Amino acid sequence: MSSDPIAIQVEGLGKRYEIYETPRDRLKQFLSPVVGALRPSARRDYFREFWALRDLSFELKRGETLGIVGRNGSGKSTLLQIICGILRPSLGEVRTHGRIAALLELGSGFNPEFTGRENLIMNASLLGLTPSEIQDRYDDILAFADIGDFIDQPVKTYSSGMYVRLAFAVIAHVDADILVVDEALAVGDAVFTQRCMRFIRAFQGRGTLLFVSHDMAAVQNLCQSAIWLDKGRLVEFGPSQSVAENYLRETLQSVYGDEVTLASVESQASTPAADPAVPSEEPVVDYGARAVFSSQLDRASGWKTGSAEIVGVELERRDAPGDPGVLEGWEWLRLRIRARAHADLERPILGFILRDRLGQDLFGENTLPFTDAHPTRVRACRTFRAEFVFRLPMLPNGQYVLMASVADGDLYDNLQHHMMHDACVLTVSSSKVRWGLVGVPFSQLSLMTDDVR
Ligand SMILES: Nc1ncnc2c1ncn2[C@@H]1O[C@H](COP(=O)(O)OP(=O)(O)OP(=O)(O)O)[C@@H](O)[C@H]1O
Repeated sequence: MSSDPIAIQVEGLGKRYEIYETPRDRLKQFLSPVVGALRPSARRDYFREFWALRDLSFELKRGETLGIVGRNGSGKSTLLQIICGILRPSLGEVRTHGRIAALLELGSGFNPEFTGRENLIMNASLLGLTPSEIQDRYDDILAFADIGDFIDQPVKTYSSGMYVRLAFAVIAHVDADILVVDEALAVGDAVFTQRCMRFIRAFQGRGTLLFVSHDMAAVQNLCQSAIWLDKGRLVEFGPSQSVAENYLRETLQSVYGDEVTLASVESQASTPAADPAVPSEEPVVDYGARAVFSSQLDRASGWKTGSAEIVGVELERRDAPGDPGVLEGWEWLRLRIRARAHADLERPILGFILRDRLGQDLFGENTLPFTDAHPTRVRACRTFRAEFVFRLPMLPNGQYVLMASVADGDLYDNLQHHMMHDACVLTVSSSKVRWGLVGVPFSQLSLMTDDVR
């Protein structure tokens, strides 16, 4: 790994394209030096200049994550391609320190006629792995990509999801110092996206990440700082929170006009309004969403020590045992996790966490509160199970995964024996939860005018 504290330095960067109205103009331009040499007065240009990037300067320290935001055509991909050395700048300079691996737009990086296996080997070697390193990591890359027999098909037959799986699997195994990810993760399914997010979060501890996204929640969640590009120029470079907010505000204003002012609300001393009505017990607005659970133990990824393993994860409605069916949010559920001990466990712990698309932990629990009061030992070759009864929160649309785990020990000193990352997938659609990570049912919503005095 490079020891330079600066990973990326961009100075006065500009990228100029020459736009020709017709192919004929391109030919005339090609011939213009000859014409100009013969008749200097006839010399002219046949193109229009277009600056995709202008006068861009910023620096990124090693280990930091930078988000890049901006509308379509603002220059984000151009910047990434220059940083990765795929495009040459017209002006200025980019200095990078360390090995760069990039997941750019679909279609770049692989030869469509070659098989996945051939592309894997070619790409890994272009990214700096020796033949023996490729051989050592080959099985891990295949397991990460998880595209089965398609690995021996030409990549031109791949779906966009399979393409990204293979491309990401390669860049995740080349010991990159700088990772560049351009929106491509959006095409992966929930389980694969989770796998990538786990890798990205682990990578953030050791490497530098450039992350282009139109998802401001993702930018705020993943990145310390961000740059906002507009028509190739830098509008703002600063903490991701404020850059994303300012970008969103500007986007809203461009849609709704300047009357949209999202000024921060100062706290105002005001007399609290009298409670206008007695809150009713029942929610007044139907926030129900459609949520479908699918178990996928056979495809779940993770790791185990061999001393204990999860053998079952089942979810059902507490009041209608047998099948979770379609869930709406806020109903009582029963989650059962079953495990088998392959060695004696002194203080077994079973637990789960529900994660969103960015791999953020939403909520979870384990059996420690129970075993603290009722110490329980499990002998080798026995199965044991935990039951968690809880109310499902209302969730925004999207896919969620449930991680189940078995460990042995106590709160401060425990050994994980099996961590199963994607035991179930929960797909939520038609949710009316708009803000935040979860919703709650409101028992009262009203709008009233104040009395005029
Ligand atoms: N080879 C090219 N010749 C001329 N113009 C180009 C070329 N490549 C890109 N551009 C222009 O440069 C500008 C920036 O493009 P770029 O792909 O970097 O934008 P972007 O911010 O990544 O957009 P998106 O969010 O849609 O991916 C666009 O106006 C695009 O049309």
